[in-house]
Amino acid sequence: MERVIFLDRDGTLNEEVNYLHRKEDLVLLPGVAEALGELKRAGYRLVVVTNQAGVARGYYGEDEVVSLHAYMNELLAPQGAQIDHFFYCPHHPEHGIGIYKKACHCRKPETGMFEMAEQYYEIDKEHSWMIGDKKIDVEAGRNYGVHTILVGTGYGAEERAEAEENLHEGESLPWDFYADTLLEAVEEILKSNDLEKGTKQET
Ligand SMILES: O=P(O)(O)OC[C@@H](O)[C@H]1O[C@H](OP(=O)(O)O)[C@@H](O)[C@@H](O)[C@@H]1O
Ligand SMILES: [Mg+2]
Ligand SMILES: [Zn+2]
Repeated sequence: MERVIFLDRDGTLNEEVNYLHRKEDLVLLPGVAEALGELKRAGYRLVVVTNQAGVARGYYGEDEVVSLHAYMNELLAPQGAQIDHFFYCPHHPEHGIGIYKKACHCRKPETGMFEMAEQYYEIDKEHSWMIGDKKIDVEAGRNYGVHTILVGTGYGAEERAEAEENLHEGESLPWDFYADTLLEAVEEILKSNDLEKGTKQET
């Protein structure tokens, strides 16, 4: 079975610039290549799951999404940090043009993109994670059944504050961990991995 790290894209791996589609606007966040390289060396598969409603909205085409992903992997290659698979949802339930306007099963917080990864991997959900900068990202991870981390980059800090403000007594936040950056999130994952290995050795 494979341990998979599902990753949101905009605001988690790269700067959130509102409907990113041009290579020249792609800026990896600090520490991202290092963090992804550490995960790969620890044996995780890296799978991006990104809502790209910019396609539905007519801002850019699917071909531009695909070439941007190839370019992202070119940037990550020198650190051995390439993404294994990219999945994107080009739809929007209300703002789409033509075939893209639909209530689909792939737009997060739905789980369609996670299920697409099952074509490639037998996923060990107990040891897999979803990391993202929005509540819908961690909700999608929970809906699918993996551990979740909200990062404070992109929309993350705002989303955290909003969720905390709206939290009612007896409720818990919709993520398992909060980390300021992807690098800190990865340290949390590797720590829980090591802890588990230690526990197994002792028993
Ligand atoms: O990788 P992500 O974070 O899933 O990608 C989000 C962006 O595509 C886009 O998302 C939101 O747009 P829609 O509501 O899906 O139309 C906005 O937050 C935009 O600012 C983001 O760029
Ligand atoms: Mg995002
Ligand atoms: Zn979709």
